[in-house]
Amino acid sequence: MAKGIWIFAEHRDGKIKKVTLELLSAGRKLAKETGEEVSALLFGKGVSGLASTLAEYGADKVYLADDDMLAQYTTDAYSKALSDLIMEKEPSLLLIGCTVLGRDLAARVAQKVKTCLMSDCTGVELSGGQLVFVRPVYAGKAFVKAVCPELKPVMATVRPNVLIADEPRAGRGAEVVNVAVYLEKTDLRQVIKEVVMQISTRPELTEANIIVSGGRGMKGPENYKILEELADVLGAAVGASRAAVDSGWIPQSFQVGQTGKTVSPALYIACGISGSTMHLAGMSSSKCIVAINKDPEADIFKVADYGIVGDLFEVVPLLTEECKKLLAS
Ligand SMILES: Cc1cc2nc3c(=O)[nH]c(=O)nc-3n(C[C@H](O)[C@H](O)[C@H](O)COP(=O)(O)OP(=O)(O)OC[C@H]3O[C@@H](n4cnc5c(N)ncnc54)[C@H](O)[C@@H]3O)c2cc1C
Repeated sequence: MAKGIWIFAEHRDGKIKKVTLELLSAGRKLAKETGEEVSALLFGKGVSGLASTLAEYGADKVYLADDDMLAQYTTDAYSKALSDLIMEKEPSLLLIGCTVLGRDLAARVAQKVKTCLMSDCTGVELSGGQLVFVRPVYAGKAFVKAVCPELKPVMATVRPNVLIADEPRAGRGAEVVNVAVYLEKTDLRQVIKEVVMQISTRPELTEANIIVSGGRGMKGPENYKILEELADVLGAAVGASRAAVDSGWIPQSFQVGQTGKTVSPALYIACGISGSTMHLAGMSSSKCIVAINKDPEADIFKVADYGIVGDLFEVVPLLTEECKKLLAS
């Protein structure tokens, strides 16, 4: 019988990503009710040192797959290693962060192990003994609650920042189980030759607590500096609409929306963004939305908690100055 709650551990630059910690806490809450073990799946090369963090955040067991071929994420290597492990151990649930990597991996693994995938969830709960997944639909205008009663494991990707990570318990241990990896060079269709990192002191977009985002209303790439100034005062990440990206004002990695990143920060400040369905699909689960737009009829005001009707080139610098004063006092 399928048993065990699994969390795929995403990490970068020697640090476990926040979404993994959030999922471990969610896994622990479910385990209280089901009596199952919570296991973290740690894949990579030379990453065993991260097992202690996973234990402190709630993993009872860490499946460690340490292999040269897992040094960099590739769809082929990770999806094969993960599906082999699922078929051997038969967990009942597998949660993966709804990140760029997680979305890619989860779909491929679900197909390989022939199970269902609840994608882009904002909640996982147990109700009447059944796992229920909450998913936003129609760009966040409604939510569905879905169950997958037949297939195992049930797989789900969960948005970063929607669940809360519990405080770590220092010194909490976990059993580390080394996983044999059966990968041949012929299994891999891509080889990563080089990873070029963008250097930024700002938080990563999908993990940021505050995002200051700009759209076509920014009028040009040179004007993003007023958003960056506000972002730096608030410790925020900078985002963009696709219109700004397509205009070549800002790289695609900053795009929020259906074909960009999905974000759920505590505060999303939308500047010169009209609020198209495609943009809302990526940010409507933000806890507080502030819109700055000179058109009082703009759709963004329908989802905004606070709206400022005005010219962003006047409002944003004022906001930056006021925030500076507030934070200094
Ligand atoms: C398949 C597909 C996928 C897509 N995926 C995405 C996606 O992932 N993300 C995304 O964002 N879009 C996406 N889009 C595009 C989407 O449909 C919209 O075209 C886009 O979101 C519009 O961007 P915008 O709001 O910046 O621009 P606009 O709709 O042009 O809005 C600009 C806004 O700026 C305001 N403005 C102008 N000047 C000022 C000023 N000085 N002060 C204040 N306000 C001002 C205007 O009133 C207006 O409301 C997708 C489209 C398709 C077809």
